[in-house]
Amino acid sequence: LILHSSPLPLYCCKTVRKMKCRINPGNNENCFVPISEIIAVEETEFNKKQRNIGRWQKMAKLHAFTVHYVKKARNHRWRCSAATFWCVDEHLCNQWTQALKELLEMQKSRPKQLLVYINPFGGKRQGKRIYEQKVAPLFSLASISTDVVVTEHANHAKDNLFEVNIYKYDGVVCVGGDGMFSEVMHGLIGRMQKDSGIDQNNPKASLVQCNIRIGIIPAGSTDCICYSTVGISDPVTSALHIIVGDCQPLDVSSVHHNDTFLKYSVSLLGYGFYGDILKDSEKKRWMGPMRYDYSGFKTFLSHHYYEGTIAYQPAKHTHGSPRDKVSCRTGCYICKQSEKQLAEQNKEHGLKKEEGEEEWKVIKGKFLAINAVNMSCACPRSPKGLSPAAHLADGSADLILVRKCSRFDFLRYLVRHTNQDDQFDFPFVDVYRVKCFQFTSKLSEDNESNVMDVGKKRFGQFCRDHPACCCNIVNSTWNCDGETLDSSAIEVRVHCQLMKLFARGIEEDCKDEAGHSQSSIEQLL
Ligand SMILES: CCCCCCCCCCCCC/C=C/[C@@H](O)[C@H](COP(=O)(O)O)NC(=O)CCCCC
Ligand SMILES: Nc1ncnc2c1ncn2[C@@H]1O[C@H](COP(=O)(O)OP(=O)(O)O)[C@@H](O)[C@H]1O
Ligand SMILES: [Ca+2]
Repeated sequence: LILHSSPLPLYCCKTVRKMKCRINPGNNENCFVPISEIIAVEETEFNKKQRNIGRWQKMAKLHAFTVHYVKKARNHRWRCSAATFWCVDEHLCNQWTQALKELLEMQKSRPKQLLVYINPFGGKRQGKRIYEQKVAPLFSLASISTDVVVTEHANHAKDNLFEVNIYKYDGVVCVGGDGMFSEVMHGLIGRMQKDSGIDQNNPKASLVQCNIRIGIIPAGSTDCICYSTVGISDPVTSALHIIVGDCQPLDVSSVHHNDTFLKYSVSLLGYGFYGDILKDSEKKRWMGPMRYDYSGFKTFLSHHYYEGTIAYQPAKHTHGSPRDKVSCRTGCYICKQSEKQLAEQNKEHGLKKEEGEEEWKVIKGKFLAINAVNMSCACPRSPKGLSPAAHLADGSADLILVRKCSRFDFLRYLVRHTNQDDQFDFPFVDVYRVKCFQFTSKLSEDNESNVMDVGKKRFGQFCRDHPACCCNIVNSTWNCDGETLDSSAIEVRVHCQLMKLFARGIEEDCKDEAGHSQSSIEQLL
């Protein structure tokens, strides 16, 4: 929709504060709104208050309609704005309303029916209020019908997704944090595999893509998945991305132990530092999001390192590197290329042969943290994330190995997550772009090979009870998108673009003077 100074006898008023268009003949100001970013068009009663402004006061009978649209503010924040147009010609007004409604109907990627799960206990326990006050009114404005489930216990959403007729929905929305998202994702991917007869316990199985998109309304403690795919953790922005029907494919890692499926992961799979933080913080859930700061500080002081072996296969199909200076952005070229290449490879060789042929690299050592990330893991605590150049949909994960170093050096490493300095530029940090990896802790290797482990287990208990001891006798736990895994020995494989989100990746934040992003204008041209 291009609102411009045309001779049309159609006028626009500022119904919402920052609206910048003024449609007066002779005025050269233009305002661009892509159809794809219109939320709704409504016939409007022209009330006295609106009529009594300026020179239109004298008009006899006015007909009006209101266009609700996405207004892009700073830092990837979206807001719903509105412009009301009026004219004396009823037929002209109806023509405009009709034409705009027809254009909206043609936006086929927009959801009409959504299944919503709300975790009332996530984050600051505001999920229900956030949904009811900020999101539901927008869905209703956009004529989206919803079935809402407020969860009553952990795994409620996941179990429910195996029972309901998911195929009647255009998407599933989760209101909560990364843990809640993980639950919904497990429900959806699990259901897809079940319905297609795929055995999730087979680590080599080609999983069936899930085309039902997931929308995340952030109401959790870290909200890293939302932040990394939208650029901000803001419920209204996320609701608007759902309404306009955005679609962002996402890589998913499957995690197995001895041919048993454990979990899927989309953000952080962390052993050592982030595993220990999570384990400690679970006991402090009553503290809300602050629990991570408390446990983070405690874990930093304990400075535990863990010994183990990592074997990985490099991701040769992708053009990117974790040390790139450019990040994954909306319409990312690297993600598109990787998708094409993987599809071709799989067609030519078949997945099993391809993986079997490639060499494995093996690294043994003592590590403070082993992190595998499928995306940057940007979040409000670390706006560039654990791996700033990681890609959302390139079929690879970045494997970050932080070797044993001094507390001071580890602090320097952590601080670089919060500023512009390169967190990989340390001799004790290595990063690899991988398509699969395996980890075995020294302790489990030893336990399997000798029976002298009784003493070690006793020491293990001592070390757990005395955080000042940094020795390597105990195992850490894996933090899998905010959930702990029972096994320390794991086998991980990245599945390129296994699922889709109602998001578009992070947009380049360039704005023209009117506050509209360059990309919207380019779409129009
Ligand atoms: C001296 C200052 C150092 C600050 C360093 C900060 C580095 C933060 C990186 C955070 C990465 C977060 C990766 C995401 C993990 C989430 O999936 C997980 C669960 O989230 P939720 O369900 O919303 O609770 N969150 C965590 O594991 C917490 C990580 C704690 C970070 C301090
Ligand atoms: N009604 C509920 N009661 C208790 N736990 C729940 C409920 N609904 C969901 N959960 C669980 O709570 C965990 C954390 O939820 P999440 O929304 O990620 O909050 P946070 O970000 O604070 O960790 C998830 O693993 C989810 O399975
Ligand atoms: Ca990736």
